Amino acid sequence: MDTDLKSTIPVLALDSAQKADQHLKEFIKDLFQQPSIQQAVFTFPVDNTDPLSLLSSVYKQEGFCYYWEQPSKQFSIVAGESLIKLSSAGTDRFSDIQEQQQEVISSTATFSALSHPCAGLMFLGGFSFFDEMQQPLWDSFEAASLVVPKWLIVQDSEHTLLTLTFHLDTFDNPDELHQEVIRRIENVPDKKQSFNSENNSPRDSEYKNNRSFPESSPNYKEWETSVNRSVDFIDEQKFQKIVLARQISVPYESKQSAVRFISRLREQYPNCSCFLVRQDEDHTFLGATPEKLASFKDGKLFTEALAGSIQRGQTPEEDSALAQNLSFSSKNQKEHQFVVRDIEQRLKSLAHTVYREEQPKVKKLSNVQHLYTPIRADLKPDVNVMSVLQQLHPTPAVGGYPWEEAAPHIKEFENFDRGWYAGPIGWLNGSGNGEFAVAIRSGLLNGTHAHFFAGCGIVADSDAQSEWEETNLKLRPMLSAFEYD
Ligand SMILES: C=C(O[C@H]1C=CC=C(C(=O)O)[C@@H]1O)C(=O)O
Repeated sequence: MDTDLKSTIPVLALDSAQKADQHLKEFIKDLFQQPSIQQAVFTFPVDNTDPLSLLSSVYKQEGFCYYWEQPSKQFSIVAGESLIKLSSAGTDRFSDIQEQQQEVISSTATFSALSHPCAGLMFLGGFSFFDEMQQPLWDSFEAASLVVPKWLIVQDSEHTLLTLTFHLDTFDNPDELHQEVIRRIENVPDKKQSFNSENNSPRDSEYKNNRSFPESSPNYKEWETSVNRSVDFIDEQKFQKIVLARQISVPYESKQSAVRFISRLREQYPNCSCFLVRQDEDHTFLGATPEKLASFKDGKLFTEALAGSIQRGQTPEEDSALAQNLSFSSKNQKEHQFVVRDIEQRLKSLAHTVYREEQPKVKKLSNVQHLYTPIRADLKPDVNVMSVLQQLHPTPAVGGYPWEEAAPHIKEFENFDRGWYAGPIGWLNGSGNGEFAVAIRSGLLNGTHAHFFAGCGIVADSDAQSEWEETNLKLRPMLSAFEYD
């Protein structure tokens, strides 16, 4: 294998279109003389777009599409058409994906017209909550899957980049590939206008308190039994915390409503990571999550503990009184500290140093406020992204503490498959930078129904009725974004 070609990412200071094209032609010509190179990636600056307008036109087509947006950070990725799919299942799924990823990286050459952390190869996707998927509901989602798309547009506050990826063996000669690259650049859809759905106007945001909730799995009786039994297990010191979740299902018809749904969540949750992954026409997973699992930047890891919740107040005074209650609630502090301690513990083998603040802050979302502790670590040099995800997932914010003791009871108490709910979801570039969120506040559209998920942490002094209400609080925004259709 020619290591020179792999390791040299030509970052060009392009001063004219003609010179740029010359560089491109030479790069492509070289590619065809390197038998070990199987894929080529090309990144070019393009005009800015509204990611949701782009998503809405991609969503009309068939097959894989991906959307990730952090509105307050002005960061987004929209991608379509799967070129390479890495997938795995079972206890080794993270290391398996890591190996497959390395193979792709070492057989790919990259041309980038500017130096940017998101130029070049990108892997997009996620992981299920448990190592294996159980039920047909999640057909076409795998326990681990990362896709290299045929095209993607990534955008931050300064740049909009188009990245195209090709298998070389689909072209007979360099000229054919060159023409295809140029054709694709010229055909980038012009989507500057903000996504504007007529049905997107602000509504009286909450799923009305007086409306009855759709049927839940488990139902209230079953929930009460599970929470009470969990508290008994905690008293018996079987485990100290367990996160139990619910699934509610509502009928769903319109193909395009997924984009309007995301658009409403984006409006309501600008500080969250909004995401959508469509595997095929009948399977779309989407949501807006406040919880980061891990972001990676040049050997630094940024993660957080997010656990402990209370509703928002109707007035600023009531809101800060509730925030105070949350901060001084020993039940919520306990629930939160399991997460902080466990993350710190798990990072020990992976990082030189771990930093965090002493006291949790309060993170306010439009429907709920949470206790929140940001955590930063300097990773050891040989530690890769997948081993960090494997170590961190699932944190006790969505799993339990200790995890091994709590895990079988989640399966016992929840009569549905979590699928990708509460699993890691995100993106990664070829040099190991990227971000994965915890896919909570999420739902699955499977052609006939929308299934929404929400959970909450059960500790020694939890009460079934208030935990039920907390999950209602988390489900309401999704229902209200959805009922508009
Ligand atoms: C498991 C969920 O939330 C977690 C994240 C924040 C606060 C939580 C809580 O207070 O219970 C949960 O740990 C969910 O929203 O489905």
